[in-house]
Amino acid sequence: MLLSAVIRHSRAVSVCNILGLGITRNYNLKHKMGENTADNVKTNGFESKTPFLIGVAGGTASGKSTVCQKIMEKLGQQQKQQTDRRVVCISQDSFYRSLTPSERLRAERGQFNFDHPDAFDDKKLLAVLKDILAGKKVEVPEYNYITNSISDRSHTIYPADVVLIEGILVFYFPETKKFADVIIPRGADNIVAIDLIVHHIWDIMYKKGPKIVNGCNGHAEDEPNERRMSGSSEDTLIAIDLIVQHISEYLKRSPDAKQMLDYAGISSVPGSPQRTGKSGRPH
Ligand SMILES: Nc1ncnc2c1ncn2[C@@H]1O[C@H](COP(=O)(O)OP(=O)(O)O)[C@@H](O)[C@H]1O
Ligand SMILES: Nc1ccn([C@@H]2O[C@H](COP(=O)(O)O)[C@@H](O)[C@H]2O)c(=O)n1
Repeated sequence: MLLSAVIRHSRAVSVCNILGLGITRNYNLKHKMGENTADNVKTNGFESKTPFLIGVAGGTASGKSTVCQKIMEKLGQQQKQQTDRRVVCISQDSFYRSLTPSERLRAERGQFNFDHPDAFDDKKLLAVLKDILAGKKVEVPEYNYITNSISDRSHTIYPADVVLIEGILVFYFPETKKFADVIIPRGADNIVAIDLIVHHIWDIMYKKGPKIVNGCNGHAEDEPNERRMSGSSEDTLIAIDLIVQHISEYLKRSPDAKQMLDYAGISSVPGSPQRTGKSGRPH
């Protein structure tokens, strides 16, 4: 299959999946990992459960934080206290590692590559994601772009139903990538990030079966070294609306959902299949 056809197919698949037709990933993963969920706490008035994890990956200035911000806004989460948020957003930038003195000197001369996976503390990122998926409260480091180091402060992320994670190489690390329920690629000039996304699509289509890809405007060459994708404004809006719909459906099942959806200006959401079994996850 041509890559452009793969992307088109992925987008069709993604619509189905975003509307709640086929994801059981994290729940299965959690059980595979043999995690004990008994210590899950009640948070924000709800029993904490494995959150739905949405990754937004793409090059610098490709609109990652804009997409996340819009989703948060549309769901009325921005105005809420951190402790009350049911949708939270974290950035891979928080997981840049502190540079050594010699690396800092190189950075000052503009000779340090912050777009390389080695610039990140991937172990910390993975540990935090695992804790988030286990329904735990986590501390996300605060990164200082001036000193190129982790500051003394951190941000508390409370258990939530939906977690957005955005970053240039957020899915470079295989361990991290496998946790995501939804991946939204954002295209720009960062060929490394874009190529990773394309590879991920291939993985989805040919190795692991359909998952979710959305927000990309399929435009790609067949040659592996010339793969490109871009994310248009129109696609961004479609992706945001679909995701907001999906999250709304997810949240609608919780006690204060009506109030939140009213606040967000979403009164009805297309139906999706009822959850079955005891997983507590509708997808
Ligand atoms: N779909 C879009 N169309 C046009 N401009 C956009 C779009 N999405 C984001 N922008 C603008 O592009 C710039 C970079 O977006 P941002 O979300 O900060 O990117 P990133 O988080 O990927 O670095 C911002 O000025 C933002 O307002
Ligand atoms: N100390 C640093 C750390 C990172 N960068 C650059 O920031 C970019 C990431 O920004 P996003 O808006 O895409 O999250 C990345 O491309 C790094 O090169 C930096 O300049 N200094």
